[in-house]
Amino acid sequence: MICDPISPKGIALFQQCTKFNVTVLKERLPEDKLLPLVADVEAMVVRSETKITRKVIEAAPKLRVVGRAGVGVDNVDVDAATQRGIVVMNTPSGNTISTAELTFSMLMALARKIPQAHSSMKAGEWNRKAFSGVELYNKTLGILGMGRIGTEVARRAIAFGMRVLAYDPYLTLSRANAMQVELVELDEIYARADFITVHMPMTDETKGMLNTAAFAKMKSGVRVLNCARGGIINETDLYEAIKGGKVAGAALDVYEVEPLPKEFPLRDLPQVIMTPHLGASTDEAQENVGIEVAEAITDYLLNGAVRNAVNLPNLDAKTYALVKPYLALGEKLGRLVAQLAPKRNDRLVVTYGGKATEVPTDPISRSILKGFLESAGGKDVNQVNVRTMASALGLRVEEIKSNEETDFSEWLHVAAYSGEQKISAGGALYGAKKQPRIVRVNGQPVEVVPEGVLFLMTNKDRPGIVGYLGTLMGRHNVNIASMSLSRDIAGGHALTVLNLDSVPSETALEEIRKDPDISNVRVVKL
Ligand SMILES: NC(=O)c1ccc[n+]([C@@H]2O[C@H](COP(=O)([O-])OP(=O)(O)OC[C@H]3O[C@@H](n4cnc5c(N)ncnc54)[C@H](O)[C@@H]3O)[C@@H](O)[C@H]2O)c1
Ligand SMILES: O=C(O)[C@H](O)COP(=O)(O)O
Repeated sequence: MICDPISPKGIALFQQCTKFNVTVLKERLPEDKLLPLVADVEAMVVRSETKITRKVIEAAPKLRVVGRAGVGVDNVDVDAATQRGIVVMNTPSGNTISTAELTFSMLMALARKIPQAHSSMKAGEWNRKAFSGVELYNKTLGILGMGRIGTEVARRAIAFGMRVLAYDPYLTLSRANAMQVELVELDEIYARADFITVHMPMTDETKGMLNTAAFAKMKSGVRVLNCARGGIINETDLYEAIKGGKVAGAALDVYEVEPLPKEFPLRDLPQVIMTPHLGASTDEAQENVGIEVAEAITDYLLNGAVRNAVNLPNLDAKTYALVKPYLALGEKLGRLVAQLAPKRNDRLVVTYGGKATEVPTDPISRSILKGFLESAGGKDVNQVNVRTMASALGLRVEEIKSNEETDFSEWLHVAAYSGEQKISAGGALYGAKKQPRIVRVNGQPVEVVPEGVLFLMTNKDRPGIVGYLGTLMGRHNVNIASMSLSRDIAGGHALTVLNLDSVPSETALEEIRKDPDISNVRVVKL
């Protein structure tokens, strides 16, 4: 369901796929109108207008992905989506240039009062005195939020001969130096900047960041811009600061409430220039984000590939290739341990060893958790909601990077604890092809391909047991694909693991259990 207008090329990409049934809404629908339409919807596409609230998510039991054709996802209840395992994706860079260009246009329009002069001309006036402005050259621009858009604004400002100060708690000094901006504290920007532009996301920290207290620290005659998110500049405080003469002008593209309510005092101030959230409204940006969102959603629905998810860690293609074999192995280990362990576990300890310590481990832990929690959560469990689900179940997840020397160059180990009881399995990647193998079960060495049906049993190490098992399985028409045997000492305790081509019947298992030397007979499906 395409809820907000996206580019025709994006819509065409969806329609091209014969597996999709695409609905394009003709107008933006409020929550109450959307609710009755979403029962069968699996994917929703929005821009900044349609609100994907918790209620909408609850009314859409089949929803798997929300795609934002743009950056900000503040119109999507990401927490509600995450709890349900719904991937929320955005298109982070498709509208960067357009928004940076709008910001720069606003900067110039603000400095030269172009919109005000234009309105006066349209009204038939010729008033040269009222619209005298200031130059940008040699002025100081303060940029709060030096991400994609902030960086592009900085480049344009430097080209215009401005000094650029940047405040961004997450920006490194070397990156700031490379961009030729001066990385300073917030108060220094307030004290030195002639223009201040904000380019951060809306967070608890940035909400209302430019308020009366902040304006008080600024230079008199400062001009401020917000092409990021409404509310980063407190609108009431801005009104007062302009009325009081502290702030000489403001350029706004975004607002605390959108669309703007009829009553909006800043509208009446001649020092304020405004656009209706146009940052991304260019042919180019819309084509970029429309195509990107269509490709990303299609790839997810058809192939399960996740890109630009805001509720999942993102991996670039190179890192993904490194992590991929561990994802598959991790999921199988999680599934194996879940089936061997009792249902109620209070702790899951995941240990990464050898080269596995060098790759991003969060996605691997999520895959392990997915395998582990599947039996509790069924098909609703995925990498998006596994951590939320684990904490809701009271399962503590501990992740350890180990430098212990083992026989394996890259390995994972998963241990589930239920009080004092521990069930564990270890896996490793073999050779250049990184073949996954289960290499430990409850500490016992094995070598098992983590695929299909596994039969596990502990037995006394005695002659004839392999023959007994083989004959019995054959009699019950179950083919053994491979076998792994290990024992502590000759004649001691042994662990036998078989890869089977089918699940043995209960009668077969009962017969096996009759042998007094055999115990802990289990069948698991990977
Ligand atoms: N007007 C529009 O139509 C339009 C279009 C695109 C994006 N946007 C908005 O512009 C903003 C920036 O987008 P972007 O693509 O550059 O995002 P980005 O994630 O690339 O950059 C945001 C930057 O803000 C920084 N930041 C976070 N918290 C901060 C804080 N407390 N103080 C200072 N810096 C902080 C981050 O470190 C990051 O570098 C977002 O709010 C986005 O929603 C608006
Ligand atoms: O966050 C964004 O990408 C911008 O606010 C653009 O919003 P829009 O897609 O509604 O133009």
